[in-house]
Amino acid sequence: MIRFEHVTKRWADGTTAVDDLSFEVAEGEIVTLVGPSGCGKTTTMKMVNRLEEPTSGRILLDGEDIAEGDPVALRRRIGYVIQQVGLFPHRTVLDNTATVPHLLGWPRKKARARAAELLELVGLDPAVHGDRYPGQLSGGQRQRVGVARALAADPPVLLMDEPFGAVDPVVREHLQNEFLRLQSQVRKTVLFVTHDIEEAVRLGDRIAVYGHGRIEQFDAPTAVLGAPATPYVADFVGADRGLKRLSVTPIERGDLELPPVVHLDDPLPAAAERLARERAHWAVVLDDADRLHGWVAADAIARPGGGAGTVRDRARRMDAWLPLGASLKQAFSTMLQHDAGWIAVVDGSRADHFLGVLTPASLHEALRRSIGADAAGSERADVDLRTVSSKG
Ligand SMILES: Nc1ncnc2c1ncn2[C@@H]1O[C@H](COP(=O)(O)OP(=O)(O)OP(=O)(O)O)[C@@H](O)[C@H]1O
Repeated sequence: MIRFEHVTKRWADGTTAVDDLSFEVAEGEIVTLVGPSGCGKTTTMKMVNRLEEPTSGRILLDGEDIAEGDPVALRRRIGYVIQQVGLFPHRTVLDNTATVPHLLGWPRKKARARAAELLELVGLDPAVHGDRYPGQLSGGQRQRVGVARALAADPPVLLMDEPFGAVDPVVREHLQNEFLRLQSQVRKTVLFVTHDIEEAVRLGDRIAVYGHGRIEQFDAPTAVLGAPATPYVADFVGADRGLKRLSVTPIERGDLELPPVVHLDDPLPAAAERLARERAHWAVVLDDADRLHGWVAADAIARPGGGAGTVRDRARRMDAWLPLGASLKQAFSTMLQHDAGWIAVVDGSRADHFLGVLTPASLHEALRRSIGADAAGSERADVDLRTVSSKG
């Protein structure tokens, strides 16, 4: 979709920002460009929408050399999101979002309807936020408007230059998650600049790790973390790269344990017998559609007077749960956040159908799997698993 062929950019003073760059971004793929300040990431991006022109080499969009067409027509096919957002302060959020459709001459009503739809897509309520001015939004909300605006004309390509750089880490992680959810719906071809390796790893289908003006490694996140191509890359991704892999390793079915399961409407004696038979101290409680409700302790069922009634009377709600495919890092952090001895895993694509649980022991196994899967084998010493297992 986007193809760089031997692209070099030299400034008038003779310094080279980008040196003989060749790589390709496939349709619907997110490629993150990551590297230290001044290594040429932004210059690379600006050459795609022709805010800068290469000194040599060419860039193809859908097989066409972008230098041959009209830059304005080119930019209509490309959404651009930058850190400073650049919203018009005296225009409402809705009008800001509708900027490009307006420029394209859409009728006002259609442009505003599209803007409202986009705001909803990025998690803002148009009825609440649409008539506000940018100054009346939080930093995170402004970033969302920036993303909505870039998507308004439905361009196939998105260029994002440190779009979440100006917000605090918690909001940032939230925006990253939202962005991934959004991308699963809109499937744009995305070039994303960041200097944060964690962000690059979380968001990128592939990562380009920049040295000065050159790509040192262009690969999937697990490969960059597991098998850094050069000492420079190893240094850049950090000694704790084994831990960083947790954020790109999804929970899989094979990681899950299956504790005893009872249902809300089960009579208490039957549930008690079930737990006794399995010598379990607790069971997962599901509703009649096999969705997670919570859990119930064996002694809460077995206590005197427990004969009548159903599991519903004794069950407790469970907030520590994740969908299958969430990262091991999320699993670990959910377990810590809820101080939970286990977390439930559900099938997000099947109405949150319960699948099993992760315990500290099974999480430990999953961590081992994530390290064992290394292409070229990272060293086990990179991840201190004992810390995990001693807590379990
Ligand atoms: N218009 C310009 N004229 C001359 N030199 C420039 C110009 N724009 C950028 N540079 C230089 O080109 C190099 C690459 O800059 P670029 O903005 O692409 O880096 P970056 O990796 O995006 O950095 P950052 O993460 O700090 O934004 C830097 O040395 C920068 O000083």
